[in-house]
Amino acid sequence: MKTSIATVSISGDLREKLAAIAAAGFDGVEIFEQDFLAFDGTPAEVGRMVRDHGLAITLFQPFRDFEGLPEPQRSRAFDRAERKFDLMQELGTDLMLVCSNVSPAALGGIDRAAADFRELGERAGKRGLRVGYEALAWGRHIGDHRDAWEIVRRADHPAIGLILDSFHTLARGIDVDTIRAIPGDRIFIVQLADAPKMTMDLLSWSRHYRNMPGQGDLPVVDFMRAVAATGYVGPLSLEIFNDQFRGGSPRSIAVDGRRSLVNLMDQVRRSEPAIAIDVPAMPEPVRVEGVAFVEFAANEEEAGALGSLLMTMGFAPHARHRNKEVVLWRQGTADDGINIVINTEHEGFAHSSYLVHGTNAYAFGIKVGDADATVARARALGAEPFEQKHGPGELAIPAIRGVGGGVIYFIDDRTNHVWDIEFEPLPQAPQTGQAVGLVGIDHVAQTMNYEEMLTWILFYTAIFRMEKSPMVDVVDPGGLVRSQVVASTDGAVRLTLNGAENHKTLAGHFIAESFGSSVQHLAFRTDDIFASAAAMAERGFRALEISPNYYDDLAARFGIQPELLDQLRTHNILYDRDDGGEYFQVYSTNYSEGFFFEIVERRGGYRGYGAANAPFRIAAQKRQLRPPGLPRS
Ligand SMILES: O=C(O)c1ccc(O)c(O)c1
Ligand SMILES: [Mg+2]
Repeated sequence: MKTSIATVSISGDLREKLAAIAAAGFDGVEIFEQDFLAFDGTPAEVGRMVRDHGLAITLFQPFRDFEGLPEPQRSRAFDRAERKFDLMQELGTDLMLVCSNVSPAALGGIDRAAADFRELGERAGKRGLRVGYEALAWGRHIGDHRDAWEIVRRADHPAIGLILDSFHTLARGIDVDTIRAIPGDRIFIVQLADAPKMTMDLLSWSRHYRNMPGQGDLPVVDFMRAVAATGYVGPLSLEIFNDQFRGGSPRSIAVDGRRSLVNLMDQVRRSEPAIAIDVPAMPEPVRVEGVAFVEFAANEEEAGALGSLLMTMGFAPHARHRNKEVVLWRQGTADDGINIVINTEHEGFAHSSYLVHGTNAYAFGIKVGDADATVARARALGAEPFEQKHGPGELAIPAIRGVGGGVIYFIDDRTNHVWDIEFEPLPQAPQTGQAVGLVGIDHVAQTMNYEEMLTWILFYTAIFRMEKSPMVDVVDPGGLVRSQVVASTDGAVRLTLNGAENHKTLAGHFIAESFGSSVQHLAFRTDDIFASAAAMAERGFRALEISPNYYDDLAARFGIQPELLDQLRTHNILYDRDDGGEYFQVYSTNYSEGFFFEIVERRGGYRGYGAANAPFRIAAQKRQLRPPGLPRS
């Protein structure tokens, strides 16, 4: 599999783009004419720079408004093409993209266009060059790959071929199986892009909102399966016009791009077993079975405060690490309980994380069938493995780096006895640590800058068998926060990703104060929210106080019985309902700079996360964070 990416897809000047593209492991680049024009070196220098990075130039593009013109524009278009051929030869590439004509002067006519391409093919062929024709979804007469293919077919010249671009085909909803009738050797290059579903004109959608395969909502896998069926074995080239990527980090966008292609072809191989697909072998997408533990890094003092808060939620210190300053807090049983680890070591990764971010949930463990296979898949997809030296008798638990440089551990049958092996039980103190009926981790919420969200959505959905849900807007008085969930279909692992657009939101404040993306809240599940809330109150739990106005509105919205409403109000419980069932939520007050806990009960098949309640929760949290009259310095 040869991978390529258009220079427009990445931010920076040409030098930065090429360095990032090469570092991410691509084989080639499409040189976008704009990037070349803005650069102050000669075409030969650009060509050398590309090759010095170990890259090939897979394509020069775009050449616009060529086919089907009347004279004298027609002759001028050929003259323009000859000058671009000169440039291509200096650059050192043999393939040019002609996109379908959008000019009002274009006359149309399949045979007229075919004749133009035959002549262009003659001229290109003499120089050893090739030309590919791409239907822009908004082309004046040609906006469908089937019509572009008919022109290429009738041009009947070896130097003229077809260029497919998943966006143009999928944005117009064209049946991808029509691609299966095209001979693979007549497809000169395949461009790939995804996009979120939106209603807007095709041109604006394409020029501003494309994203990497797997980041959007288009069936790019189906498109690529059809391409693979043609026998096409040429480069797979990302062409992503995205306003956010233009201002993003060149390195991380390039890494995302390469990951998206490897994941795409892995999916194609698994769904088209009869077709040979040239993609590195890797374990299948990993089934996640639950959150095994969440680990905090803290200093002793803050660990004490965190422990006190955990006690009010029914947790008890359960065991101490044999060699390290690490304590396991637990509620429930070894097999079925919730494990919270507090690490106050003065060296190692947790300590570094504490020094950078303050007390934070820097790591969590996911239960999987085979931890080594999980890391193998993650590595094949460009994830960074995490290793730390471990003492005698300690288990090597496979891990990778995740959001904000945090760690994701993988626990399988080989390591799930880590608590018995590395920890010694603590004497139980029954008066402090009685369970309050929390039975599991419902979700882990990670907060990040909005620009990072697509990176992590792709990360999780490529490595794991997890699906992404539609993005929802959460209104914070300080701005919008976008929230998107990745979860296994059985709900065993649910991660909510929150993207902050500024630092005036609670999420943004958290990122600023904790110096980066991190876990911002943990939601525990109960089967009886009222019993849990009452038991927690008895243990001194202070629930986040919700405005009385919220409950008046709730009564109006859902027609809730007064007795139930009273109970909700008494315990500061938020309520939501969907087609499947009901949802109850109660929040802790903020811990430190905006970290908090949530207790939830799902009744029936409720699938959401109470997004409708988020503005009221956030307003209450902000009241706590910045009491009126006491502005933070
Ligand atoms: O938006 C455009 O003009 C444009 C140009 C070249 C392409 O390959 C393409 O897909 C779109
Ligand atoms: Mg294109």
